[in-house]
Amino acid sequence: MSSPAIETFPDAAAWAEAAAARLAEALTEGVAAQGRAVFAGAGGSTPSPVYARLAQADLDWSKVTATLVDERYVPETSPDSNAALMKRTLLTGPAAAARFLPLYAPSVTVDRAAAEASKALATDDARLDAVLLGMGEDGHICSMFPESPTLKTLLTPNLKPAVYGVPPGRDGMAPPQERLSINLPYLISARRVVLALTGAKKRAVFEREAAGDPRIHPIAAMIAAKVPLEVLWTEAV
Ligand SMILES: O=C(O)C(O)[C@@H](O)[C@H](O)[C@H](O)COP(=O)(O)O
Repeated sequence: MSSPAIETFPDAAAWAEAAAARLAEALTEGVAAQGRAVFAGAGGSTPSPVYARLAQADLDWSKVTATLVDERYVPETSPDSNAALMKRTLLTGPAAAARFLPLYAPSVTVDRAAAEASKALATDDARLDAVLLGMGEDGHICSMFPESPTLKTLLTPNLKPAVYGVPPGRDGMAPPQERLSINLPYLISARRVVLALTGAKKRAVFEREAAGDPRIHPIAAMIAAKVPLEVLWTEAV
């Protein structure tokens, strides 16, 4: 299976602009085809400039549901909340008209919250139209962490699209706290998936991960499962 080409952009502005334009296009296509569209985005530091541009996109945001590809199991009042990040950076300006669907819920367990999020997403639309992913320097995307007991389940391609609870890593391994994550089938059935990368280190990690075992390396799993993946990179961090 061949890895998608890494598209290189001269600076952070051109990179963020291109990522936002592709995501906006996929949402517009979704609205045209289904009357509604679903966007799912990552947390972390990489997406903010993309969200800032996507928020200004000229599309019918009232027909868009925005959700997360993963979340820390914390309420929105926490500085670690991806929901709070997305509300602050994406759901402003024209994009404020979108509906937000959280993965976090104050349930008895993270697995129960994951089941509730799966149900809520499935009633909306099982298909994600536009997905923005980041990647950690350990090669994780969403909350698909190396050594995690949930990794193999999250990477199983022939399950139903679903959200899973992810336990904290043992012995100092990531993640430091409980998380929720969408699984690979959500990415396989997506209309368009943009992986936004910055810096020489992440480029090298991507190249290494793309050649890994798809059962335990999320990037290799996406390639093997033919996720409609576009990799946008810029040197500037
Ligand atoms: O909430 C999160 O942490 C994520 O969604 C995660 O998968 C993120 O995309 C990577 O950890 C990269 O994070 P950076 O963009 O901060 O390097």
